[in-house]
Amino acid sequence: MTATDGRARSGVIDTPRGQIRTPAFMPVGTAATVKAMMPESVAATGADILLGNTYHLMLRPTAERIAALGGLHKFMNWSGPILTDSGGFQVMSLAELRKLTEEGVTFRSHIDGSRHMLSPERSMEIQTLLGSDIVMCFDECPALPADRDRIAESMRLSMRWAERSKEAFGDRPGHALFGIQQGGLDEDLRGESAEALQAIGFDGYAVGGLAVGEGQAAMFGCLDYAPQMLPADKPRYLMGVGKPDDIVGAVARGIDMMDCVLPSRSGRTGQAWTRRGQVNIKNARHADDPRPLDEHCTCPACRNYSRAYLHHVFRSGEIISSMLLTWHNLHYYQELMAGMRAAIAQGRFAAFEATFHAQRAEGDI
Ligand SMILES: CNc1nc2cc3c(=O)[nH]c(N)nc3c(CCc3ccccc3)c2[nH]1
Ligand SMILES: [Zn+2]
Repeated sequence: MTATDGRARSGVIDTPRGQIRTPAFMPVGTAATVKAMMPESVAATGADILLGNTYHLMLRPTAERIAALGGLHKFMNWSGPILTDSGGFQVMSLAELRKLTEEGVTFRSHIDGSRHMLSPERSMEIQTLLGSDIVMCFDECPALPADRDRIAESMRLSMRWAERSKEAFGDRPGHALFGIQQGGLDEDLRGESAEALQAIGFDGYAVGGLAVGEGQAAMFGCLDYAPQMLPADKPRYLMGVGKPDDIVGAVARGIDMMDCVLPSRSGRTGQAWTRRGQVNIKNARHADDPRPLDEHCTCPACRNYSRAYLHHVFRSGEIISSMLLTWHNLHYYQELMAGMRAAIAQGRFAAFEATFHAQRAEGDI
């Protein structure tokens, strides 16, 4: 940890495959690719680490095949750190015919209907086969809204699975295992989960169970207490977050790492994120606009193309449209992280946050 400013922290996570500057945003490379981006382009946006997905990769092309080909880094040509999720969250949101027991979860693939099983042990085996640098515990993320008993039962199952994950992970120098705090929006259950995870002991701790439809106010309410229940000297990862203003608010509340499909997914739907707010490039008002998306942005889309061009290639469904808008959005997200890292290091995070909000207009700019 290099600096703190209020509850915000800046620092560096050292891994055998390179350093991760925090606060960090981690682009999601679900099926061994950040969609519409070459790995060298992702690196050019400033990303230090990528995310992969156990659920998708176990179904296709399978973890065994990736291992036989030299592991995920070689397979997707990304030499930096990779974090993989444990698969439980994606099973609950994507798979069919799911059956949850103490042992784990059986399900049918959303791709071809084939039958599969995930458990803490199998999830650790898959993430080890992939060669990921940061492994996530196998957990259950309950859908909200849910009553307190359901949230409590689910959290306690996840804590038993965290124990089994740690056991199965074993002792792997140079590789990290992160525990995942659950407990919904209940402060007592979040505290029970944090204590259980610390008793087991992990290299980092995630705040799970959020960004599942609770809304920003409820999420921030939980982040007002949940991160500081976790060890201050280990990385804190908020899973699945989020829009730029979610990210700034999460960093202000002590979060070090975040991931979200938003910048890449919204890039493909014509949604550009800028310091002044969102540009909906499919809107006809951009058809004759010679200006760049964001005149201050140094990404290839903003340096070399007009809104009129981006509007045209989006409307005509050209592949370059996804490439340029995804690149811009990932670049903007990394600029936002770099701005926060500098602000924290210089003790001016509150001013950064105020300027961030003052610059943003509502609606399409
Ligand atoms: C969008 N909102 C969102 N909330 C989440 C909660 C959890 C949670 O409680 N447990 C786990 N294990 N994952 C979660 C994820 C997936 C994050 C991810 C996706 C892709 C690659 C790598 C990582 C979430 N995503
Ligand atoms: Zn740009």
